[in-house]
Amino acid sequence: MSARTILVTGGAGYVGSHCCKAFARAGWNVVTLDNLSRGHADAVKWGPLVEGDILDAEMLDAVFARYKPDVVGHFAAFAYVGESVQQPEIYYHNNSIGSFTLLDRMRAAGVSKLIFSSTCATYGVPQQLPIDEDHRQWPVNPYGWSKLMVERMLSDYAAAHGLDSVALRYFNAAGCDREGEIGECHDPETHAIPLAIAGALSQDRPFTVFGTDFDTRDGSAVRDYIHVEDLASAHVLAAEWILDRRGFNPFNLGTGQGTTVLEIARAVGKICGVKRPPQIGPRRTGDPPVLIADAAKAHSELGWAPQVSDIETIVRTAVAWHQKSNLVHSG
Ligand SMILES: NC(=O)c1ccc[n+]([C@@H]2O[C@H](COP(=O)([O-])OP(=O)(O)OC[C@H]3O[C@@H](n4cnc5c(N)ncnc54)[C@H](O)[C@@H]3O)[C@@H](O)[C@H]2O)c1
Ligand SMILES: O=c1ccn([C@@H]2O[C@H](COP(=O)(O)OP(=O)(O)O[C@H]3O[C@H](CO)[C@H](O)[C@H](O)[C@H]3O)[C@@H](O)[C@H]2O)c(=O)[nH]1
Repeated sequence: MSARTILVTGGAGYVGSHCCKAFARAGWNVVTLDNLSRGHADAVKWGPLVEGDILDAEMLDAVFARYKPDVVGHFAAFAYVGESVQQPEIYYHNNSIGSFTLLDRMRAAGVSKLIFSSTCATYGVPQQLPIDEDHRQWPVNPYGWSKLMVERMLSDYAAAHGLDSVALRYFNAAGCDREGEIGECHDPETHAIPLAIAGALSQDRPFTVFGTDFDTRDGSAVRDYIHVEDLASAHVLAAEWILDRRGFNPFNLGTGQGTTVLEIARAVGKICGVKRPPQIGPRRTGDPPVLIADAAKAHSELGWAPQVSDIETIVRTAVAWHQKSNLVHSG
């Protein structure tokens, strides 16, 4: 059988580029479609880069005609919660209407399988823990709503048009490629682990813990950090799974284990060999105290299990990437 082809929207970004590598390793042909608004051309190493926007229907038609993908992996989106509160219009336009455009052109081209990057932000404030896929979805910011709207479209398109999909609801994506080929390069960076590393390794960017008055074991917020390589392996399994499955299928991706922000700061200090305590600041608006996944469904249906999501591996790979990318940028 000839190799399958996956079209990866957002493949020049953090999670998308790691998934491109995993698909290539698993024998898939990989084509990246990215407008480079927030991604990096040098992260596209496992197949061609088509520079284009998912809002451009004509370009999508040409890409589907040329590459005839078996599956679309849809990562392209804006993903800053704070920005989405300030500028909801760009989130509904890029994330919701962009995804609508993609689905519309997939239908026209007869491409009927899609893997979607969803998020635990679609659940909003947890009603119970751990969070399983049947948990109420009621986001608390426009980013989460812009993604939930896409899940709704996927569910309706599966029922009406036979467009079959998997929505992978990531908890906190973290860590970098263990071989150091790609990593996390957000600008601005808002995520806890890269900021804790920057704070440990440079005097002038101290890391601030947002709130130590939560009802948690040390007062700081708890998150379920999942290594980006474990996310990538789940995408490969999901793409193979959906080839002969029907409907709309959501799955949580997390470890089921929580880590506090102070524990992250300590792990970073230990791995960097630096003893600089973090600063303590007020809570960040809208942050839930605890988010932990119940990923039993991905385990049982996809046969997925995290392999490298212990905090030490997550932080060690992120530190290695930070050091490598700083060397490149300063030299
Ligand atoms: N990073 C996380 O912790 C996390 C958690 C849950 C869900 N997600 C989701 O995973 C996906 C990837 O996140 P990431 O952290 O890798 O983000 P990222 O910003 O690193 O990557 C997104 C990529 O999409 C591209 N893009 C954006 N809009 C586009 C458009 N209109 N057309 C073409 N390309 C476009 C950007 O240039 C970028 O390369 C997103 O859909 C995000 O919502 C991320
Ligand atoms: O400088 C910082 C940055 C973060 N944090 C804390 O660290 C934890 C993790 O914060 P991140 O910003 O790394 O990630 P979030 O938990 O806010 O993640 C949310 O936003 C992401 C989008 O980038 C994903 O969509 C994810 O699913 C969604 O839960 C939070 O308690 C946050 O308050 C700090 O204490 N200091």
